[in-house]
Amino acid sequence: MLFYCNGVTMSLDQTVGQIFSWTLQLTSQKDYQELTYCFLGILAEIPWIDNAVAYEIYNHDRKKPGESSVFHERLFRRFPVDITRNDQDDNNNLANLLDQNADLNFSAPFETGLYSWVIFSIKGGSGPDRAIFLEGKFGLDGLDLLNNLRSAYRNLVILHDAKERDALTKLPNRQSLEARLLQVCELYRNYQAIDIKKEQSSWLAILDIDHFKRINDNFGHLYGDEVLLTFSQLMGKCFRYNDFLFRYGGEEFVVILNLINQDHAIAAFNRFREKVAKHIFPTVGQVTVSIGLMHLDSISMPTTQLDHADKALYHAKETGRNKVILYEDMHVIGHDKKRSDIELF
Ligand SMILES: Nc1nc2c(ncn2[C@@H]2O[C@H](COP(=O)(O)OP(=O)(O)OP(=O)(O)O)[C@@H](O)[C@H]2O)c(=O)[nH]1
Repeated sequence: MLFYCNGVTMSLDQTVGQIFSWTLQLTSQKDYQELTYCFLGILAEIPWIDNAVAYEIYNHDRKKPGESSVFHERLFRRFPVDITRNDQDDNNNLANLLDQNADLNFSAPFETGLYSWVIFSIKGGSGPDRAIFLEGKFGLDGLDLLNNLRSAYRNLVILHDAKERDALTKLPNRQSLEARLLQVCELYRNYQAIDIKKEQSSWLAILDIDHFKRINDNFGHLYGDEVLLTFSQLMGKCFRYNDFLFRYGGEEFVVILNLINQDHAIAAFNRFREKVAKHIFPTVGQVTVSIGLMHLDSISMPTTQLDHADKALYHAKETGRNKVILYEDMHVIGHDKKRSDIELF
């Protein structure tokens, strides 16, 4: 039996065999990043697709400078994340084209009945919604084929989200952190354009809620969990969408702050620290956070970088909590202590 797909005649066996082989390829990928690279690679092999780009979608409430009212904005982060890229054009273009309530958006058809672009929405995982933007020439039969592929990809995204994200806060978990750290360092190695002399650098911070054990002991684990959830939401509001947030474990979180100089990085973490201290957590009341941060160089291993941020955090705890300490400053004041006697989670 023959199947006519976007001007290409294929046997039905060939089509079924091809989908089976693609699905097998998708299933064998080890994480969300690899899965999405593989999916884009498969789409690039399809003759009537000229261009395929994947996006993560973030919904943000933001205040305009000098105004008190909050407005809602939708931001599209292109895959793979490239912190040196300005996604503004993509953001404007997609915001106009995408109706997020529809699984499938497409252009007005040409006279031939073919469409020039299609956007598939991927929803339902514990991570952000995603969109796959395709340009080319699409007929209805081609869309059917793509819809089958979309379903396979969507199910796998949901499975990877469940594995790579924390169930309570939905933030990427510790497992995803190392891969992301390697990626950011790689970027600084490859892009000569970035001023690695700390003018436009990335910063790794470990954020640890102070005396969290007392919260659990005094109010119970359910309230402890609510504090963790609210804390993660405050992080989402305070940091920019091109920064990377993680739940590192227990009451510890990690932030990678991108493209920012040292003074602004310290100011951003202090702003967050103050925001937490001012927030009234239901029943629990006031909560504070200690933060240790380090400059992300492009040569150290992730374990070393985490160790340095951890030492700065330990110093913040040791010297009174509710403060931000920069690892690089500790050398100046002669504090590079081993942190062997403290359990963080
Ligand atoms: N509710 C809740 N508690 C957790 C979770 N993960 C870890 N914890 C608790 O977090 C507490 C962390 O306590 P400690 O490591 O002693 O630290 P701390 O009390 O925050 O003290 P400092 O970090 O020194 O300010 C422990 O009691 C853990 O049981 C979680 O997912 N939910």
